[in-house]
Amino acid sequence: MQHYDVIVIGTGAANIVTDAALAQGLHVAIVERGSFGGTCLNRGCIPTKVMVTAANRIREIKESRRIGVTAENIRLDWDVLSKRLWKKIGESAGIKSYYEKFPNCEIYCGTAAFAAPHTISVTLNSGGNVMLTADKIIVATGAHTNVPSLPGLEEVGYVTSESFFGSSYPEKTYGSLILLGGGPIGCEFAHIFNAAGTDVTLIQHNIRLLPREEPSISAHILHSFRRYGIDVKLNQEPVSVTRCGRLKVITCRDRTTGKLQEISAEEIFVASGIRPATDLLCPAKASVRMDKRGYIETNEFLETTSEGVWALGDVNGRAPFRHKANYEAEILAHNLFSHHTPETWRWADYDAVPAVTYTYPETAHVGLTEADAIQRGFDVKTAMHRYSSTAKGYALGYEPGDEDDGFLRLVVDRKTRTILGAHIVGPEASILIQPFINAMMGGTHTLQPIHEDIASPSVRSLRANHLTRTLPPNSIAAFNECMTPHPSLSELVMWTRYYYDHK
Ligand SMILES: Cc1cc2nc3c(=O)[nH]c(=O)nc-3n(C[C@H](O)[C@H](O)[C@H](O)COP(=O)(O)OP(=O)(O)OC[C@H]3O[C@@H](n4cnc5c(N)ncnc54)[C@H](O)[C@@H]3O)c2cc1C
Ligand SMILES: NC(=O)c1ccc[n+]([C@@H]2O[C@H](COP(=O)([O-])OP(=O)(O)OC[C@H]3O[C@@H](n4cnc5c(N)ncnc54)[C@H](O)[C@@H]3O)[C@@H](O)[C@H]2O)c1
Repeated sequence: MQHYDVIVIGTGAANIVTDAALAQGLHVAIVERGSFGGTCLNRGCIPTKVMVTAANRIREIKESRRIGVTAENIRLDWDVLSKRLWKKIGESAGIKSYYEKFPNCEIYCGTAAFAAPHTISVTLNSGGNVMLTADKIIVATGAHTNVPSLPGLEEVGYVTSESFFGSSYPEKTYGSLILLGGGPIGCEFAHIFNAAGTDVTLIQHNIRLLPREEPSISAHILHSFRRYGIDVKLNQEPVSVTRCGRLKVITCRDRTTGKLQEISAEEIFVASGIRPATDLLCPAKASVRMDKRGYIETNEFLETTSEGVWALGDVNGRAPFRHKANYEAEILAHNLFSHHTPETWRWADYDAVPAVTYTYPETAHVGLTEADAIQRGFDVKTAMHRYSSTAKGYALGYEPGDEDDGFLRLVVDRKTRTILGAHIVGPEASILIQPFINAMMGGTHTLQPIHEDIASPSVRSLRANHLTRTLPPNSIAAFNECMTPHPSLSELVMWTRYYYDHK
C-alpha cells in the first residue's frame, strides 16, 4: 500500500490542482484510465471547434453574397481538416510526459475505485491492481455519453463523440447522417456535417433545439438550421433502430400526435446527453454521496460528504463546461495548495457560468432566462437589440427585417436595474458575452451555502461568518476569476492574471 499526500483521479481540468500540489513539493499520485488531457482536448471542445471553425468559414462564404462577395466550388477538404484535428489531439500525449518528469509525481494508468475512506484501488491498464492511500483525494473523472436503450441500436451500431474522435473516425464525411439529440453536441455536429456536404437529419426529443437557451434563441437556430437544409425533427421519441441495406433506420414517434415515421442514413450519431463517470468509481465505499443520477454532490468549496475528498468538473453535475471545471480547479488549487488560511479561501459561485454553443450563428448566454427570473420572483424587464441596428451589423450584411438578423436579449431586475441575464445569437456571440460575465461576477458576493450538510469544520465557521468577497473590476484577480467561455477568443484578453503571476 503506497501512501501519498494527494491522489488526483482524472487528467482534464484536474491538472490545475495537480500542478499546484506538485509546486508545493507534495507527493502526488495521478490516476488516469484513458488519454491524458481528458474530454476537452481529446474528444470535446478542441477537436469540435477545429471542425466548427472550418464549417463557419464555409457558411460565411456562402452568406457573403449579400455583401458582394461570391465564390465558386466552396467545399470542405476533409483530409486537411482531419490532419489538423488529429495533430491537435496528438499534442495531448505531451501531458503525460510532462508529469513523468516530476520526481514527486507517480502516474498510474488505470481505473480508480474507492476501496475505503482515503483508499483507492487502481486496476492497471497493463494488468494487476495496486492500492493507494492519501490525505487528500481529488475526483475529476468527468462524464460520458448517455446512450439511450433503444431496441436495435446496439445491433445496428452508432457513433458517439467518444468513438467519433476514436476508432470510428470516418475517412471521408458521411453521405447522410442522423444526429440523435438537439443539445449543444447534436447542434454543433449538425452544423459541422451540414457544411461538409452531408445530408443531415436531427432528431430531437424536446419541442425545442437547445432547450437551455431563451426560446427566441432556440427558434432562431431552428430557423437557420432549416434554411441551411438541415432536416430538424422536433418532439420525437425514437422507438427502434433497424438496418436496410447500407442504411440505418430509426423509427420515431411524434410525442404529441403519436404518428410514426422512419428516418434513414448511413450513420447514427448519438448526442442525447451525458452521465457522470462514477459507475466504476464506487464512491459509496468512502461515503461520498451521489445524487439520483450518479453525480457526486459537492458544496461551494467542492467538498464532498467524505472528509478529505473533493470533486470538480463534470462529475459534480454543475454546468458541464470546461471553463466551469477550470474555475473549480483553480478554487481548489488556491484553497488546498497555496498556503491560504480558510479566511481567504475562495468559494464557487454558479450564478454567472457562461454557456456558448458553437453553431452558425453562435449562441451565448450568462445568467437567467426571462422565465427563470420570473420563477425566482423577480419583477423582470427585458429588452432586445439587433445586429442590424449597429453600424458593424450593417457592414456584416444585416438589415432590419432580415430573418437571420441576430440579437442581444437582456433580462433586468426592474427594481434594482441589475442585469440578471444576457442572451446573444449571432456572429461572435462567444466574444460579445464576456462583458456581461465580468459585470455579473465582479463586485461584492456573499457566500451562498450549497448542500448545507456538506461542511468541514472550517467551512462551518466560514458560513457562520456570512463571508463576502469583492472583485474590483479593474483587478487582475477579477480577470482570472471571471469565467471565459472555452474555447473563445476572449481567452486572448482574459489571460491577464496568468501573465502577472509569472512576472
Ligand atoms: C463533443 C463535446 C464538445 C464539447 N465542447 C465544449 C466546449 O466547446 N466548451 C466547453 O466549455 N465544454 C465543452 N464540452 C464539455 C467539456 O469537454 C467538459 O465539460 C470538460 O472536459 C470536463 O472536464 P473534466 O475535467 O470534468 O472531465 P474530463 O476532461 O472528462 O476528464 C476526466 C478524466 O478522468 C478519466 N477517468 C474517468 N473515470 C476514471 C476512473 N475511474 N479512473 C481513472 N480515470 C478516470 C477519464 O479518462 C478522463 O480523462 C464538450 C464536450 C463534448 C463531449
Ligand atoms: N459549446 C459547448 O460549451 C459545449 C458543446 C458540446 C457539449 N457541451 C456540454 O456537454 C454536455 C452534453 O451535451 P449534449 O448535447 O449531449 O447534452 P444535452 O443534455 O445538453 O442535450 C441532449 C439533448 O438530447 C435530447 N434527447 C435526449 N434523449 C433523446 C433521445 N432518446 N432522442 C432524441 N433526443 C434526445 C434532449 O432533449 C436534449 O435536448 C452539455 O450539457 C454541454 O454542457 C458543451
